[in-house]
Amino acid sequence: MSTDPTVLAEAAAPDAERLLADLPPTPAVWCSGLRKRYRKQTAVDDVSFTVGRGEVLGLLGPNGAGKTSVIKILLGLVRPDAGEVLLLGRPGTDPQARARVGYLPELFRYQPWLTAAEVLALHVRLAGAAVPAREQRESLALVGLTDRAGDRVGGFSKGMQQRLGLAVALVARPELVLLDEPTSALDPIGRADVRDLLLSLKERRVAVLLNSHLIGEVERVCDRVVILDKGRVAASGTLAELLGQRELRLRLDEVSAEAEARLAAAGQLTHSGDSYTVTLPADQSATMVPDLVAELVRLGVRVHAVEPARISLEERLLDILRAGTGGDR
Ligand SMILES: Nc1ncnc2c1ncn2[C@@H]1O[C@H](COP(=O)(O)OP(=O)(O)OP(=O)(O)O)[C@@H](O)[C@H]1O
Repeated sequence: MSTDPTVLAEAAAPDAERLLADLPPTPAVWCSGLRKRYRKQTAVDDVSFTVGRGEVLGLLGPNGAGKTSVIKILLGLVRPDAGEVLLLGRPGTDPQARARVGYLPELFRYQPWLTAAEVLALHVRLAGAAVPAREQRESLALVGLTDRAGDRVGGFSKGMQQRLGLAVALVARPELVLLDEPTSALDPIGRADVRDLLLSLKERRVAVLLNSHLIGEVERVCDRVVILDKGRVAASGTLAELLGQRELRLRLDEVSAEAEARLAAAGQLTHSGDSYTVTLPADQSATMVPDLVAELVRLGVRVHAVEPARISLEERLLDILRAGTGGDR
């Protein structure tokens, strides 16, 4: 057997490749310990999270929470004071990673003298991608701009510019897209189009990081959510984890002390007049509600109404932000 190191290295290479191929894919986004201060202003304070391949992650938080700053740090547009970023398994600054990332900025303005088709062609060249003209036209069709392809963008409405921005973010076949408020200027139909677009990206296993104040939209399309407040991660998790608690709203009378104790044993209880609300735990069993109702009836309670309700993401977000520590930003 040869002891020549180059021969050994060559023999080991296929094994190493096989080992690497067997490893789970690196996340689309991995960031750890991100920090950014602007003078006395802390914009981002020890932020860490990941976005899996094909996952849609919603970044939520009030104005000034640090969402855009985080997105810009991920893209290398803002230099963090601390922290590390990997995009698609490579350092965020690596051009090979950046070429596979699409980005829709929150605020942008394209060269007003170019047509929509020219803007798209320019960005294809900037990305160094070989996207045939037919596919570029398809990207414009995807955002409903087929009829405006030859028009100069200087004459576009805000919503049309945002649609074009989306086409630019998607045209070079990215594996990861970062969308900073993609629907802020869109009409309800445009918002629904973007929702469908996000779902089709998810089907194609494209990872998406979505910053949006439209919480209903985030709730419909996102697999996971990171909530930022004052630059820090205030909460994160899947929608099931964040919204796991259900409320049970009941209208009851003739509630004895024993029946009230039974209600309180089911979960946190509040009541006003004949309306009772029980916040049920996330790990409740499937028969918990019928069992509770049967027992209330056995205890002589008259049950007028039983209405299970899931806490909305908006309610949950407000709870988390109100429970925050407060203080100056
Ligand atoms: N270039 C900058 N110079 C100085 N301060 C900045 C700069 N960019 C951001 N900040 C500050 O950092 C904080 C976070 O801003 P950022 O834009 O990241 O928040 P956001 O969550 O995206 O807000 P919004 O929802 O309003 O877009 C704010 O207090 C903002 O004033």
